[in-house]
Amino acid sequence: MKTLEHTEAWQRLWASREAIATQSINGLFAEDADRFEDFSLTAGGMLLDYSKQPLSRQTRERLLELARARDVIGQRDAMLAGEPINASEGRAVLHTALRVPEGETGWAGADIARAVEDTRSRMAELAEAIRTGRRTGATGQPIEHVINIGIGGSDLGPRLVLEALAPLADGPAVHFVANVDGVELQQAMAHCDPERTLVLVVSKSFGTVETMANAHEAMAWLRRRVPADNVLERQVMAVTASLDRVRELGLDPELALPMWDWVGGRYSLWSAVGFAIVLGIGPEAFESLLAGAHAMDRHFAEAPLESNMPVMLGLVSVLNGTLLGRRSQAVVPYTERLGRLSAYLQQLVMESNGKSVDRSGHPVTFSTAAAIWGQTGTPGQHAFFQALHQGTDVVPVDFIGVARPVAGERGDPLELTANLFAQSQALMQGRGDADMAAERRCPGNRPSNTILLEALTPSSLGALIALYEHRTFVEAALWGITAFDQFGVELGKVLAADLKPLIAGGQALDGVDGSTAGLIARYRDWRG
Ligand SMILES: O=P(O)(O)OC[C@H]1O[C@](O)(CO)[C@@H](O)[C@@H]1O
Repeated sequence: MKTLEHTEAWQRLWASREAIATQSINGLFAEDADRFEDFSLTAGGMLLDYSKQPLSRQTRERLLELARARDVIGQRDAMLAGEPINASEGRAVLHTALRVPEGETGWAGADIARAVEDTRSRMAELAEAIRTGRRTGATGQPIEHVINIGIGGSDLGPRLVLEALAPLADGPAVHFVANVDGVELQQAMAHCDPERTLVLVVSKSFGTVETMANAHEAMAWLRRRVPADNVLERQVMAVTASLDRVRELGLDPELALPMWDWVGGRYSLWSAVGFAIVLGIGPEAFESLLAGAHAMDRHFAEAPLESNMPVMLGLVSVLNGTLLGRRSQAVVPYTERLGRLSAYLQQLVMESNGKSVDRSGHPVTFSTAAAIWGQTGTPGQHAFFQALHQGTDVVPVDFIGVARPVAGERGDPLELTANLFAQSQALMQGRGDADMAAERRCPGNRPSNTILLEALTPSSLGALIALYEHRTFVEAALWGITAFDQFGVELGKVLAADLKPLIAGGQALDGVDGSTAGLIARYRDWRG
């Protein structure tokens, strides 16, 4: 297949780059009374409005031509069928198989469906035994707290989901520990009665230094504070794809929940990595989360390109980032419940697509993943929105709103929603009376998408996360890169291991670069 920049579709887009960049979005609305209907899509309990993008019908047709030229459909089908599309690691990519409903085989075949179903039932049974108090801690106390120890994909997904769905929490309180600085672990331990606490060690590799260090610490705490020989057996559980390494931590692999090498860490909340979710909100709510994601999978698998939400979102993102050079994207959910979303998407998008070689190992000649950042509205409006409205860089925004507030939650939904819609309107319309002082003018013509959820439920949350997963896939398919490895993260880990003895000991720093040697020397000095 030709590379992106050699496809005619891309060359046509490139030739009209200037015109697209200066395309008046207001003008597009003036010309077309049906623009909103034509440039919005509904799926999975969500509306995507992408009418405030610099897309004429012709530009959209060219983007769709690009999707066809890059065989996004063929690449999607290869992923769903379990082909080893993570070529650099020789692995299939099957997070979609984790959400196939019980009793169905799904796209990836019966063996995978069976393995997934077995693990899902085991998770549900175990969670119910813990939630109802049938399975207790080592001294017979019910489990009231869970400490989830994991980092990256073994932390962010379950954390996002449990924060978003906190009103549904009816199980043990879940505390998340990712950083190795000790702060989160200490806070968690301070909140938990050790006899009533389950420690979940979640790590696909079971070799991540931060997770293993925190696990050792938490286990030592349990051993110190719980007067029972079998405390680790009763109160520590592992979730991992590396069952053979579980024993090294002194745990029984038989008691571990499995995951598989065909699930990437940042795509794993749907697997046993989400066990904390099942404990916190129950198996039924977890099933609804999976069902929502599956509905989005079906939509991605079946909807024609032009009405396919992840495809349109991916095309718009590539238009802004790669064609128009808009190197960052803000994500602004108008609910504190989704306050973790931008951190989650940072890993999903930037660890997946922060790549500079294509699948043949050749350097790409265009920009790949844009930086993702954001905060909730309205607080973000009082922080960085000034730059969105009047800064020199154009930052495309994804606004996320929720139509129906969660039952029992206070707050002013009208105020919130008015602000959400006003911000996207202001970015597009700008303000620029000729007699207005320059500092007061807003240039406008700044693009945004709005994703409106009918309600924030397990199902719509599942669909929202799956939407961004597939958007990330579509971008990678267009660029021709592998979205499922993360070799860039390795180097720092190797160097940290090399530096540890140098920092700790007093030996000479020969061979260490000047800056790092200077930092180590000052650190040793101040540390005393
Ligand atoms: O689940 P593990 O193996 O501990 O890895 C944690 C995270 O570390 C990474 O490998 C690199 O940051 C992520 O991809 C992964 O989610």
